[in-house]
Amino acid sequence: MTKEIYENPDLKKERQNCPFNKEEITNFLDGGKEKTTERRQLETYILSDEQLKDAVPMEYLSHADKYAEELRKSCLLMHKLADSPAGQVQTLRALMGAGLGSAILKEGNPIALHYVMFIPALMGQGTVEQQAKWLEKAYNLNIIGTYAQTELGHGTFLRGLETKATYDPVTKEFVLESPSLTAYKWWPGSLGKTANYAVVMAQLYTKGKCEGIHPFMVQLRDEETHEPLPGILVGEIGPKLGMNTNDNGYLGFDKVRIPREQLLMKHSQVLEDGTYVKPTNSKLSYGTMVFVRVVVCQDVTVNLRKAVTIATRYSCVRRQSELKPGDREPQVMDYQAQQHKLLPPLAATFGFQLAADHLWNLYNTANNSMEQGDMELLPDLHGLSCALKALCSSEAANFVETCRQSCGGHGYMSCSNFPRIYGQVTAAITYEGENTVLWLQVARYLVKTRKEKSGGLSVKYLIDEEKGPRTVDTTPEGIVKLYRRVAVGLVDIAIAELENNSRKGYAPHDAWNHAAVHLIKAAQAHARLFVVESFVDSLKGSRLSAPVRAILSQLCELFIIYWILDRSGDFFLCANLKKEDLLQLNSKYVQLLAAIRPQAVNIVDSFDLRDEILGSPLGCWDGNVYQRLFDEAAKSPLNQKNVHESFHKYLKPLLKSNL
Ligand SMILES: CCCCC/C=C\C/C=C\C/C=C\C/C=C\C/C=C/C(=O)SCCNC(=O)CCNC(=O)[C@H](O)C(C)(C)COP(=O)(O)OP(=O)(O)OC[C@H]1O[C@@H](n2cnc3c(N)ncnc32)[C@H](O)[C@@H]1OP(=O)(O)O
Ligand SMILES: Cc1cc2nc3c(=O)[nH]c(=O)nc-3n(C[C@H](O)[C@H](O)[C@H](O)COP(=O)(O)OP(=O)(O)OC[C@H]3O[C@@H](n4cnc5c(N)ncnc54)[C@H](O)[C@@H]3O)c2cc1C
Repeated sequence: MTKEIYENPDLKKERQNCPFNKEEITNFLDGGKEKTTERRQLETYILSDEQLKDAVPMEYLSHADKYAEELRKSCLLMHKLADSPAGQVQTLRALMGAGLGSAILKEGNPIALHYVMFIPALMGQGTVEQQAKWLEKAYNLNIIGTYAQTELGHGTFLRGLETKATYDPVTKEFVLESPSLTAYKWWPGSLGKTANYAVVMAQLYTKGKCEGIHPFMVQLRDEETHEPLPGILVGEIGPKLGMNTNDNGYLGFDKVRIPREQLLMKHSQVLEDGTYVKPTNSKLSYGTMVFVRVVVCQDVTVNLRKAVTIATRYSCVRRQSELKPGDREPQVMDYQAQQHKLLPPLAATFGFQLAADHLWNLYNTANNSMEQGDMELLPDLHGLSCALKALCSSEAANFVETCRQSCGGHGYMSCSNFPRIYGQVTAAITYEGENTVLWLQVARYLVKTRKEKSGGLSVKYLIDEEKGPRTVDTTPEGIVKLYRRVAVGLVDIAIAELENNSRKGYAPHDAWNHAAVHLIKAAQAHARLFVVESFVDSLKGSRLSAPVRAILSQLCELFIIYWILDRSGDFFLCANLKKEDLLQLNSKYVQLLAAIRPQAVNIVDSFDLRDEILGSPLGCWDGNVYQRLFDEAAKSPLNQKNVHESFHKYLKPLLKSNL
């Protein structure tokens, strides 16, 4: 006898008569049918392992127990890697990120940094010989590493890092020192308790001269006992807003000696006599950060997909208030206000992914040419990775919070999974370059390009400005032109502000600081243009069935109009937008909300996120929200007895005290 599977009647209705093939969207997002099959096989393989399931929800464990539990599962996952049905790289990517990995390692993977930064640093910064020495050990997990750059006193300003590595030509060693409290490394993930090695960024001194920050391979702990080595002061920094089992740590050095060969020497070298050999580009030692900025764009997008799926399904199950007097309470999704909260982030998930795909392609192309010694693409890669990391993380964090709010009180429960998702996405605003700082890097590139009439592909529009009539065309292609005009216009306003500040007598750095508001706005407009252009162009260039193209085009139009309405001032200022145009866009926007609304559940279904990955009673496929919320409450330790012992200890005496 087959067991009948429950499905909430409202969700069932939402899923009836879907006009497009959901599987086609799934394949589109996965990058092909075969990729979908592989992903599903991998998910079944991992998620069917009973040992990877939690006995109690993580929330009820202590800080130390959470770490131990996540480490247990993380190690088990690594054992499973060898038999994985997908390739090793694909499995690792799935396990380190916000998708499959987050279904098992809910509070953060204690060995994530090993794969996300330590191995990439070795590959990007190590010579062939150095890679031969350490990479195999790293891949085999004989050693576990992290990336230790940020210090207590400095994270952004890398030239201000204090950790010193002084070359001693007599012993052919570097001496590592933390000259002050603020020089302690502070924040590196996995550093607190897990890693026994690190790539440490330190100021390199040789022949009495500081040559700037360089990467050093440093052993931190004994490979057998895991005790810190002499001169190594290491520990964990304590609980955070999220990612609590990433064991972010601190690290100090008290005259720790390492052999010369442990300077990672792919780009610059120190010869035996202490002679320093410069790199071809001084920023090559920043390469590991560029890689992570690129993958973060993909990761926050997956997190946003999870949040939107939870909120959309819940909003179709939840009935509240009265729309028509006397009628049954409507699904909250039928309120236009709710659609305005949820459909823009739903559309954004597609825009962000398509832009992140473009960035990933640029990363690979640029990396290949840099391997051949050609640095031409580096400025464009740096500019675009900063722009997209900053835009995707900040927009996704705002959207995730909106999704949480759209679920009312239940969205505030830990078990809704919104707190965790938010904790992860908002962290990405800060790590790998604080967003404001990255916006200013982007602005620097834009101003330089505009002034010098030279720059990479992503900023070509600042050089070859479009001529022709400045009418407002509200087709998607016309809208892209509006975004372009805004980006050019805001860069020009920022330049005018800089020139104005110079005329006032400001020195260049002061002129820059006093133009920061305009510079950041220009950088954001550039990033938005890139996303909008990627969205429109990718749909034009893809082979999709007519029904799938129709729904994705509606989402695209909705999204690109949403951003205009959100920042109409910029469009009035720079793109010749008139009141009538705005009103026309406004009515188009609400028409699109209504047109997309009936397909919202079908679209999030096509993300194909398993319940374990969503991790929320509000977002499960079956929509059995209330029963699942009750089941979660039953897990609270406070519900294991009718009367808690603290009643007798504290409350009863108070009740009897006749205050
Ligand atoms: C199996 C694979 C793994 C799959 C992974 C899957 C999922 C993972 C997803 C998520 C990750 C999960 C967990 C990880 C969590 C957290 C990890 C976090 C790690 C960290 O945070 S590491 C520390 C990061 N720190 C920073 O980012 C510091 C920010 N600061 C800087 O980058 C720089 O200092 C600065 C702000 C950019 C400025 O540097 P500065 O030296 O002062 O330079 P300027 O004078 O301002 O500029 C000079 C010149 O150089 C150019 N420039 C600057 N940076 C770069 C660069 N990176 N590349 C190229 N060029 C650069 C700049 O443009 C200037 O050029 P000019 O031509 O104008 O002179
Ligand atoms: C979850 C998490 C994980 C991390 N993992 C790692 C890791 O694995 N390894 C590692 O090395 N580091 C790691 N970090 C550290 C992270 O990279 C830094 O916190 C980040 O680069 C910001 O630096 P900061 O903390 O010094 O901030 P600050 O630079 O002190 O920023 C404080 C404020 O000053 C502003 N500000 C700073 N400089 C400027 C400027 N030039 N112009 C305008 N405004 C400015 C910023 O915008 C911000 O508002 C992690 C951080 C977090 C939160």
